[in-house]
Amino acid sequence: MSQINDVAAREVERERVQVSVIGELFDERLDEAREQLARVLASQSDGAGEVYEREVAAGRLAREVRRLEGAEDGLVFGRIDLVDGTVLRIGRLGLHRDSDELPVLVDWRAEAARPFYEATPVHPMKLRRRRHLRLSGRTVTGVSDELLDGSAPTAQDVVGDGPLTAALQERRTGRMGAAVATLQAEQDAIVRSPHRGVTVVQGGPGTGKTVVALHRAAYVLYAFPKAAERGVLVLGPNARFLDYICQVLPSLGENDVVLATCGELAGVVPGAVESIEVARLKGSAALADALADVVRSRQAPGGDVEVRVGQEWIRLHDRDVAQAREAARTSGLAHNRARRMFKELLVDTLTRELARSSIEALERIDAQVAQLTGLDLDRVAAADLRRLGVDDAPATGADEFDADAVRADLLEDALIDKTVDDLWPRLTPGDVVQELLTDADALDAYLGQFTDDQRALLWRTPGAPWTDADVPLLDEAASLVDGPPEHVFGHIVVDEAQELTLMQWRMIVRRCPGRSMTLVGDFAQAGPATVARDWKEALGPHLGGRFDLRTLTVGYRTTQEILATTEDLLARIAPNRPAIRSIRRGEVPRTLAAAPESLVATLVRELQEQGTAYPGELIGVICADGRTEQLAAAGIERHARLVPASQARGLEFDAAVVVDPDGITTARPGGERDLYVALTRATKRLCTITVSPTTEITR
Ligand SMILES: Nc1ncnc2c1ncn2[C@@H]1O[C@H](COP(=O)(O)OP(=O)(O)OP(=O)(O)O)[C@@H](O)[C@H]1O
Repeated sequence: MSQINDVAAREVERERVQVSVIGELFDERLDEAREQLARVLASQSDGAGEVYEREVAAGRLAREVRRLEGAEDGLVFGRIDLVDGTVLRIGRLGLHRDSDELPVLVDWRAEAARPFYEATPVHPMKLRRRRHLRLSGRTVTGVSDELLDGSAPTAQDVVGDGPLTAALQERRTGRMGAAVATLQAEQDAIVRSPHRGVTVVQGGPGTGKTVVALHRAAYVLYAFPKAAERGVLVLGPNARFLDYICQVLPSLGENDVVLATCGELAGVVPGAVESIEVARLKGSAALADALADVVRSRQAPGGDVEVRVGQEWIRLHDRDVAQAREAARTSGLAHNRARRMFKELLVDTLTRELARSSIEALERIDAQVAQLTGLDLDRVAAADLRRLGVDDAPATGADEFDADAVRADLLEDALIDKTVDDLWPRLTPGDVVQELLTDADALDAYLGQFTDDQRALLWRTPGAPWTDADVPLLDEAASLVDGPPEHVFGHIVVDEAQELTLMQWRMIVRRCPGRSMTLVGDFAQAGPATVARDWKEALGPHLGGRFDLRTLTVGYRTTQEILATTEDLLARIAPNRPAIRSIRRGEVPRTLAAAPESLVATLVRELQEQGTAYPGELIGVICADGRTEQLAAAGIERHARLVPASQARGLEFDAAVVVDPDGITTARPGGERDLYVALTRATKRLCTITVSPTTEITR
């Protein structure tokens, strides 16, 4: 035993020396970046060009400083020894010295680091040994080795508990940490996949879908420069979830990834909630067609048009207006942009009409003069010109009409603009959505496939605040009236992707012209607004079958004991889903019963007892949304994180107390799936408190 300890201590000491060398190089790089930034900020710049260049340089350097600072913690975590004797150290970023052939530190995303994650004794990938380093700050505190080539351990090998076990035993902090040191082979294969299109990752709760999604985002930034240039977006279901994951990418040295919810993406702050039935209806793709119909209905609906030009009224024929309308519609431009084209075509027609009427008027005058005086005015004018020595033919009415000048005047004419406004009004996204949803006739006309009851549900009071389900409708309307979103991304990661409605998918796909996405989720955890039952149904309308589907099978969060208690529930909500294999063991979950009036006391006692027995652990209390207020008022948040079941997706705690499971099940449609989510949040202990008026409290 002491011999093993001696070997370990000696190897730790050796690694300390190497890690401190790497640390020195890291400090040099950080100091250099900070100094350069300070120099650029202090420099004087003359003229707009120089100011711009200075700002660009300062931005780049500030990003570099943040990248280095973010990766400092746990900078080095691994080492691989190849059978040919080459040694590479793996870390959160790469470090090179010009004088050395091999990198001092290999970025975990580099191809050279792949064997660190994927080598197995069956496929050793030319490795003899894989070593994990445990660090406290910059000091190496432990090493553990795996021998992969079948060779026997030598006096330099420290074969012991894997680092994954240590990582999983750590207390939860309420914020997810990077798993870069312990990514498992099936996860790494997805993170590092060369597939640039859409990758879908499915798997039960705790199989590391979020871990994979976030590390994939970091990998894309590293390995796909074109996508990285356009930026990466991580989309999550709500602000609570984004807060939970917000530290992972900065700790991988990536600070420029945008984290957002759908509402943030569309720039809309919902001010009201609505029923699940309404949210579901609004998620249907039929709404996209209906909104497009509303916009079309505002584009020169038909009939002749009288236009006032100066003191004259000019009649434009239905067919001319229709021609302008069709040309503008088929231009591929969004409504407000196509308005200009429509106006120009209309003005062209008007100009022609004016030319024609002015020629007619002149000819009429000529004819009247000839009738009254017997003079042919054109001939008289020609004779006058010849006398004056001017040979040119006299101007006809058509020559006198300056079409370009008239056209330019008409384009600026306020009355014409007013006419165009009536025919092709400028629209806002809000106008379009309101027009559909606040007008029963519009609902009847454009959503004929819905029942009367469904249309009645969709009707909203004019001016009522927007809801979550309105966000993708507003976004759809924005794309119809103003065109595609200005800000698009090179790669989009969607977590809890099973939650998205068809309308939400449309808003995401719109922002990813390259169709490069990582989508992770689990339909057994789908919320009530989800109507699709699998990826084909959810993605088919937008991506066809063009996605690479991967499945994660190993659970890293929920213990085997907890998963066992959810088997019946899972069989009901997802009959064909194979159970996942968890690598965690723990206590058998407990159930308490409380009468309604003693629920709070039972819960507080349970939390106090857990707090005493396991100080410092993070406990989550999960209840039906409608019960949150009661529990918050009782001061539950002094002991635990209080989470409404609708917002528990993706979160994780050391221990979970699920309050009134029946209440969660019946609170909203698909409540059994909410309960499944709630029961699978704990890494160590689960306690369920049932509420029943007739049950005596049992302990
Ligand atoms: N390779 C790994 N190394 C260390 N920890 C890991 C690894 N993979 C997953 N975990 C941990 O397992 C837990 C569950 O991971 P994660 O949240 O990514 O699962 P999930 O599949 O997204 O879960 P859910 O379906 O509930 O959203 C997290 O604490 C995560 O850090």
